[in-house]
Amino acid sequence: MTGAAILSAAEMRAAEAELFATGIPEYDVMERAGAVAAALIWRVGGLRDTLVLCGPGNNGGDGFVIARLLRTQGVPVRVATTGDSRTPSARQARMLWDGPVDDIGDTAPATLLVDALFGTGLTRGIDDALASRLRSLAGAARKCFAIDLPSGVSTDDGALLSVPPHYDMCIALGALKPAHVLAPAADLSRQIVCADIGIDTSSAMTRLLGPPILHAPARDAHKYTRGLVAVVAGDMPGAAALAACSAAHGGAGYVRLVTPHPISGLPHAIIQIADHEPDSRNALSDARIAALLIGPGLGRGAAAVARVRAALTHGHPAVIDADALLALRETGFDLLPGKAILTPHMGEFDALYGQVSGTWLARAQEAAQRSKAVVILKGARSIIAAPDGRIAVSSPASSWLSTAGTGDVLAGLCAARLAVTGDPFRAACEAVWLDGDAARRAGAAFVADQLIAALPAAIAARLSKGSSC
Ligand SMILES: NC(=O)C1=CN([C@@H]2O[C@H](COP(=O)(O)OP(=O)(O)OC[C@H]3O[C@@H](n4cnc5c(N)ncnc54)[C@H](O)[C@@H]3O)[C@@H](O)[C@H]2O)[C@H](O)CC1
Ligand SMILES: [K+]
Repeated sequence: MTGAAILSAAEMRAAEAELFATGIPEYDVMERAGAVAAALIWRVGGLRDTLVLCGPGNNGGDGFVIARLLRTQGVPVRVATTGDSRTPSARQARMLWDGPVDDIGDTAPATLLVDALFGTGLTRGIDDALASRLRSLAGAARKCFAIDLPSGVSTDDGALLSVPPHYDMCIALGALKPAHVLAPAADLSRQIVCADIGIDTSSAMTRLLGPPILHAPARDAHKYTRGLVAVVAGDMPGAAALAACSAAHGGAGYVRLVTPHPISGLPHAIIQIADHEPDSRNALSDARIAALLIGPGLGRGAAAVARVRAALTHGHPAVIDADALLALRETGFDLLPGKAILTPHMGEFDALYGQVSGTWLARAQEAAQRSKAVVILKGARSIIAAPDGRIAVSSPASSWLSTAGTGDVLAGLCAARLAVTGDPFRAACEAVWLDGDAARRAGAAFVADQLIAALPAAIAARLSKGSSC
């Protein structure tokens, strides 16, 4: 899996401990963290007067290092604290600071504000007086930087434990944390930069969704080796038609639409098979089907449940979307094939899995394990979870995606990528990335059909160097 590592507070502590176990002193890591952060602040802020707020723990220690290093560059820096420094490394960093230390309650504002109050060690909301002081100093500054995390957010789920200010830049130390990618905390910072401080994150199972590497069809490819997608339509044919078009433009070699009603206006390349005809059963039993999609426009009730049951009996790799997800409540997860992608939005997620506790990352993970399928929890930032523990979180997608039919487009795209790759997690990651990139290319106020039209360019942009078009 590519993409920046995302570590929880406990995983971060374990990774730090591994680094210390190699013989690197704890304080050296704080010096590294402070040096990378100071360099970033210097690049943006230059010589402008700077106030560094230092808390009692190691986040505050980072602040003292930053203050000292900025001062050596000639920056007029002041430090203000909440009181004593409580960790050995923070005390050492404080000892090396030879400038004045103000009380945060009565310090004057500055042009640049550096928030090194609390990081991953925050256990509860900071008290109202301190939170409001932080907001007023941030409000008076021209630019604000958060060290590791905005003070007052919950590291592991991105919740706001008190009301933090907004930041121009958040400098994540060592790795991203869930609060850097999950709303509302992730929305507090205009820019989030991850600073390498020597922590080994190679085994991280949770990552930011990175750009995929795609391949053009092989020279000897034909429509079946490219991937045959069968889309099962239902009561509302328009949704299935969108999904089928999306699958066709998403890289599938052949798209069949199995439908109770003929659908007009579809590209001729999409082959319709009326499902009351004798050969419709053959259409789904065809061993060449590389991915089956059911859900868009399926409808509800007993007939829909029966349709899902019948479609899944063939064991083809499958994408289950929309109404088919609700049908799964009746059928249970045992019906799912070994390779499956489920694409619930929050409402469908709750309806399908009921009350699952924990952070959104943990909930998506539990859902994937319970259903033994890859789950895409759709949202402004989608979470893609695999039963083996891998999780990818997408960057925020265009808010113009909040229009009718875009869910059908994503489902069709998932089916295409599943047919092409045969790997549900990879397919889901590719689909979410391409969907987000196509939305960016489609610009403002697009409709779902235009999103589909933007898919070929999104795919072309990710083709590996050796791929020919
Ligand atoms: N990631 C790394 O490898 C490195 C991280 N560094 C920095 O260290 C912090 C984590 O430090 P830690 O000491 O564990 O926690 P904090 O500084 O965030 O704060 C703990 C401190 O605050 C007290 N506290 C907790 N909650 C509250 C509250 N609501 N109100 C008041 N006080 C509170 C708690 O009792 C502790 O005293 C990480 O984010 C990085 O910035 C290293 O410097 C470099 C390596
Ligand atoms: K902070």
